Amino acid sequence: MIEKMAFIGAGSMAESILTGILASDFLAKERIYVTNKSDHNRLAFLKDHYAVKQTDDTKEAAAGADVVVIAVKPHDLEDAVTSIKDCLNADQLLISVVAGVSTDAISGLLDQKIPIVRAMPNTSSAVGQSATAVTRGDFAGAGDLQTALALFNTIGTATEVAETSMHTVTAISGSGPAYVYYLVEAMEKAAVQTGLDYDTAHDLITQTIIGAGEMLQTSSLSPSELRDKITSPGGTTQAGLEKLDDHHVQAGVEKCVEHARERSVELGKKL
Ligand SMILES: NC(=O)C1=CN([C@@H]2O[C@H](COP(=O)(O)OP(=O)(O)OC[C@H]3O[C@@H](n4cnc5c(N)ncnc54)[C@H](O)[C@@H]3O)[C@@H](O)[C@H]2O)C=CC1
Ligand SMILES: O=C(O)[C@@H]1CCC=N1
Repeated sequence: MIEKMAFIGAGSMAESILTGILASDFLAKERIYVTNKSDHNRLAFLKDHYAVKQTDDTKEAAAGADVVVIAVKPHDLEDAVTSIKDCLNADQLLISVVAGVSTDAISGLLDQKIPIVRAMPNTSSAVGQSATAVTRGDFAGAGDLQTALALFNTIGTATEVAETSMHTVTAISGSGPAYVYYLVEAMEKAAVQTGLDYDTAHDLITQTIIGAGEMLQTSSLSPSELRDKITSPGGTTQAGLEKLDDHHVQAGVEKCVEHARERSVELGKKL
């Protein structure tokens, strides 16, 4: 049973996870502490909106917490972990959502064998729809993994992967929502340019993506087969897809994922 949970770093990702956890009743708000480097307004905002506990002192947040979630940018990780390491013990579980950084690298910042689970959620956790991948470090046991899976299952799906796959996961499902929003921005722009009002375009495109997502989830057909079913010979879809091919969009998306993955590797090396 989790009696206390602390977020070290209270930015977008922490808020998304927090929103999902509170909506799911996984943990009562008074059991959750948030802390930040220096942004008091941010902490006040989170306290006002979610009624969680806030403190400027990372040690106070982490001390005695059953689960400590590290949600700072990779370049702030060393400071954040160093600031709490004296008040951690091996009964606590450290969950890092930091892109790129391995569980070994985090262990290297600690003086004790603290269980670490590395996780890659996405911001759809705010609506309980994250696709989260988790992997456990050397000192984390099966129970620690179960705790992390239970936590992330409250904010969407949670799947264990080998740590070697975490860079790829980061590139597809961590960053993935941004690629979808990018596509939506372009579709909305084109619709508005040809006279459709923004709200109608937004609603139609949003429902189209939700519907396509559900098809991907429930249909036995592959993405390519699903696409074929929409593409009448000589029809509108074929005309649209021809333009995507002319602009090498599929190759561009492959490059996008490859580049995001490489960046994840680089972020990990910087520590
Ligand atoms: N935003 C996203 O979609 C996702 C982000 N992540 C990872 O989550 C982590 C956080 O990302 P965001 O929330 O987007 O960043 P953010 O910039 O919104 O939040 C980071 C927060 O950490 C705080 N912070 C910095 N140093 C600190 C310290 N020493 N002690 C306590 N707090 C400190 C900052 O004040 C800031 O509020 C990153 O490592 C990122 O790779 C993972 C999955 C998805
Ligand atoms: O852009 C980033 O570095 C983080 C990791 C995955 C999503 N956002």
